[in-house]
Amino acid sequence: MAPEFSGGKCGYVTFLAGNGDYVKGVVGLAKGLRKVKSKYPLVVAVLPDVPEEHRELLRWQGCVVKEIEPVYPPENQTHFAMPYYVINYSKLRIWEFVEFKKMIYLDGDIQVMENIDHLFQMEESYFYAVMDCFCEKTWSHTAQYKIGYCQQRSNEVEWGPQLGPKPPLYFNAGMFVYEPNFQTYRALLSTLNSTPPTPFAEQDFLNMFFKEKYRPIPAVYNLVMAMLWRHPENVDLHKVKVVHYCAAGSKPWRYTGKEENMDREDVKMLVKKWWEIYNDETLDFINYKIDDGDTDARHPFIAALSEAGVVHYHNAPSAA
Ligand SMILES: O=c1ccn([C@@H]2O[C@H](COP(=O)(O)OP(=O)(O)O)[C@@H](O)[C@H]2O)c(=O)[nH]1
Ligand SMILES: OC[C@H]1O[C@H](O[C@@H]2[C@@H](O)[C@H](O)[C@@H](O)[C@H](O)[C@@H]2O)[C@H](O)[C@@H](O)[C@H]1O
Repeated sequence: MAPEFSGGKCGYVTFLAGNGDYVKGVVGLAKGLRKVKSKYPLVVAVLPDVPEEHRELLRWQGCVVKEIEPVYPPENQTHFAMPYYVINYSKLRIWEFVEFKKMIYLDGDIQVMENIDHLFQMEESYFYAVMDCFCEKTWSHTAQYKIGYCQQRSNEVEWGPQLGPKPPLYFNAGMFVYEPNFQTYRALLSTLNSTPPTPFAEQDFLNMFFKEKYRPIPAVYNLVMAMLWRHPENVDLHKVKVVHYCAAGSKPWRYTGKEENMDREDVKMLVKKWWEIYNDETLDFINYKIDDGDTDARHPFIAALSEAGVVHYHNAPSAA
């Protein structure tokens, strides 16, 4: 029986690459975590191509910005992964953040609608994440898509023996609870060197690597948007705590409503909720009043920031 969580520094972490508009996603995430009164800091692992003004904006929003080096899969094999996803292998660097005992990784296109700090108390030494769905066209390269099999409704379409072993439970890598650890980090990178990339890049790789340690957690912790139209029977929007804007056209900061399914009322409501948080100036770090009046460095959030040398800006840097 794995021990209960034995305590230690916890934090949220996200990943930011490029000089584009994903920085808006991370600003929204930082404000969302404040809105739900999370006790823990948000670390942003940035690639070298993230410009200083975006880093400054994130510090001004109370984030701890840590630069990481890119991680590339084996030489001249990247064409096996969908090109867009190759950069996501760099997420593996977050296992190096060993000053933290336990972290919750959240993609920049995720919003936290209810406090999920309790997830840090789960049993140690497992890898927790929400099961993905195989029904979107992005899965059309797979055997499961071709026969209409999805782990979200495995009793409907049988995985026949002629297809070989049934795929193990497969998680979406946009949100997971993990424990930074140098040994694991070194094993990840050395295993990656001998693992040809696959279409879903680091998500496929992490599913393979953590196959034995993976423990599914309820879908309320990572609503993969396609679930709304692919498996509505598995979704109760009133109970959803984390929304993952991963469906094509659902990134709130780029939303036009023109792509397939984007004109749905539930999608419009979730995009509107994201914007309400993003535009709420009371959630800007500089305006944020900590409820318990604990405004000195004892508050873990403030403590983490002062530890990381985050200074408060009196006038906001240029918004993204
Ligand atoms: O240009 C990019 C593309 C991706 N990302 C980061 O990588 C994550 C995963 O990419 P994406 O959200 O596009 O994948 P999806 O979940 O939509 O498949 C994003 O949430 C961001 O945190 C980024 O920072 N810049
Ligand atoms: O690099 C692979 C990516 O794989 C995942 O995104 C996919 C996956 O969820 C599919 O199941 C969906 O169909 C698709 O829309 C979505 O983009 C992660 O969310 C992302 O962080 C990243 O790991």
